[in-house]
Amino acid sequence: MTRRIAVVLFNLGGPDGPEAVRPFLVNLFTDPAILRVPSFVRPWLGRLIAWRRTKAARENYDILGGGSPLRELTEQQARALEAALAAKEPGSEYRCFVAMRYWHPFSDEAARAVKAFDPAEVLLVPLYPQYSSTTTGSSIAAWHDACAAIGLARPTTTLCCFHSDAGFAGATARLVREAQAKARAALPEGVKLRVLFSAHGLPERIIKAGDPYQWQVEQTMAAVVGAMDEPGLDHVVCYQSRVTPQKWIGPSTEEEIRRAAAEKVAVLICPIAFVSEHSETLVELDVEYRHIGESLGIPGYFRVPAQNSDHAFIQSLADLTRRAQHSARTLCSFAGARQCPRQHTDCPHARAQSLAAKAA
Ligand SMILES: C=CC1=C(C)c2cc3[nH]c(cc4nc(cc5[nH]c(cc1n2)c(C)c5CCC(=O)O)C(CCC(=O)O)=C4C)c(C)c3C=C
Ligand SMILES: [Fe+2]
Ligand SMILES: [Fe+2]
Repeated sequence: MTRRIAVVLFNLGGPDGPEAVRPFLVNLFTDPAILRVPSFVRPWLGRLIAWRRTKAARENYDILGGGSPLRELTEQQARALEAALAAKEPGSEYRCFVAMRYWHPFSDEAARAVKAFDPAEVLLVPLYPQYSSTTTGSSIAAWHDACAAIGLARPTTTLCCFHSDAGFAGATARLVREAQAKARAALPEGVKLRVLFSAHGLPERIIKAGDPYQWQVEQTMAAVVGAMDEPGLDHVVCYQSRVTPQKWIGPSTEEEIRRAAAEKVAVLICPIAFVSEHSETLVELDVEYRHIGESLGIPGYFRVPAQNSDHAFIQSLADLTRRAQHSARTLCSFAGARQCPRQHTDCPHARAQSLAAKAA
């Protein structure tokens, strides 16, 4: 008999039309993982921040036709991953489900679909290469709440992160190399090119509270640069998409674009914390930051495409999924270590470790 395995892909979600922008932002800003204020303040403060952000966010989504392409691209990744897993393990029936955190399909919709599929086991796979309590951590919590609400209980394995996975780094390095070759061909002779590895930013306070995200982003950059194997490659890590007034981690992508323009160096921007195109690549990088760079006379502005359903990336995700399946029930960091490298507090592995310690 074939063994049914449900693979749940976590992503953030995006509004599917102009009317969805406000409620999507309310969902995001009332998440305790994002807005870290006392719970009695959060509902109204979250709504206030969402209300203030709506106009700017709508203008961004208008450029994309009113909504985010994230759902469609994530569904395509799910179908591609299903095909890759079927080819690798013909004796099992893998079905991939999408669980978005802040817009449809939400975790409860995905959990009901998983229950109807009636799998022998469930694998939770984040589409975030680096673990953050604001993204993967929040999705894991929402998933467990949804399962509890509908009575779905199956042996579950959680993949914590894949920041330095060799397959992922190799697939990304190839995309960078292809974009680099096109950029170099388009640039006048003698103009230098710098690779800006641009990750989503986070408030500094969240990192100080123990989030391993920034460290893992640096590990991703090192793994991709290592796979590119180009001694002397000019590269830097930077952070985009700041949306609150607090201090966020830096340097910002905008600062790095300004620095490159001042030094008359062209930039190739590689998004490294998202594996799909969405508003922060298609609008922030391709429209807003390009405009800043060009208005400062930058000698060239290029971007590496997100992985989306790139064949090598999907193969790496299939390998990661199967390794997670054949490992312990919680799996943290494929950087060779089985232990959470930073002991971050809400990593599923760290939680399992502390439970085991308590039991001992
Ligand atoms: C305090 C606010 C935010 C934190 C912290 C944050 C972390 C974070 N986000 C991503 C990836 C994505 N973010 C997306 C949209 C988005 N994120 C925030 C705010 C925070 N994100 C907002 C307000 C929005 C909405 C868009 C906007 O108003 O500009 C998206 C989806 C966008 C889409 O087009 O669908 C992704 C993906 C990561 C990886 C991350 C922390 C590590
Ligand atoms: Fe975000
Ligand atoms: Fe971890």
